[in-house]
Amino acid sequence: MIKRKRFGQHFLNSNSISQSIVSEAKITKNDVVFELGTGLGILTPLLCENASKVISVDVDEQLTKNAQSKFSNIENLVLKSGDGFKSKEPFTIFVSNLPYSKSKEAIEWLAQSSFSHGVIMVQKEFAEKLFAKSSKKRKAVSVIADYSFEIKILSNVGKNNFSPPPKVDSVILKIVKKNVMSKDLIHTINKIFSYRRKTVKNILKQFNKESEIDKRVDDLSGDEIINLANQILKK
Ligand SMILES: C[S@@+](CC[C@H](N)C(=O)[O-])C[C@H]1O[C@@H](n2cnc3c(N)ncnc32)[C@H](O)[C@@H]1O
Repeated sequence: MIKRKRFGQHFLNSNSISQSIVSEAKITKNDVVFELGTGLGILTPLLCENASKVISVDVDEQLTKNAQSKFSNIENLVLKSGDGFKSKEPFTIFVSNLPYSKSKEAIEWLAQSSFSHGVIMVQKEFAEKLFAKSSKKRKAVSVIADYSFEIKILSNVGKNNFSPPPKVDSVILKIVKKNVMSKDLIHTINKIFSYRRKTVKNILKQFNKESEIDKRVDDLSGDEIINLANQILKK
């Protein structure tokens, strides 16, 4: 099979890691599971064992077709081809070995979605970014993730558990939904980070709003950044 690099196609080859991802997802008969990136389907049938329904989407049509013939006997499975981040299907649990180039997009999409919890695999460096509290390492996505989810590291996963092996190590995270964010709030937080050297006063001036706060973005807490974004958005 040709690896399509732009789709982040590094397929998990470990049955024990797959089992532990699915068991950490704590799926019950009331759950609708959304899997982003069917790939070769190492997780897909396991997700179906306890769920009411599993929706598994892959952007690569060939992979979806292969999965459709391989799993044609699984009644609670819906396989679709397309961009998973465009899906509007409701779900309660999200599970994905994310295509790493799409990790930020995934967090922003999940921040806007309403669901219970999820298990995601991300690149180790991206996970560090999500937990970054120090001003230099902290990015817009760190603030968005911190506001949206309770995040816990479940385990580290080495490169050799994938075929072909990627250049980076991975981390499995459990995310529990705290708050749903609007697209506008996410956009505004990203905008604030593009002005990270400016003071609150100067940022608000650009939006025709006043403030006496001289602190720079890097010196604000996550909550203060959310407040600033809400202030910018306020009509
Ligand atoms: C890291 S692989 C994981 C595949 C499989 N779940 C596994 O664990 O081996 C990521 C998968 O996501 C798919 N993908 C990439 N971008 C996507 C998108 N926007 N929507 C849905 N699937 C996508 C890729 O084609 C690839 O199959």
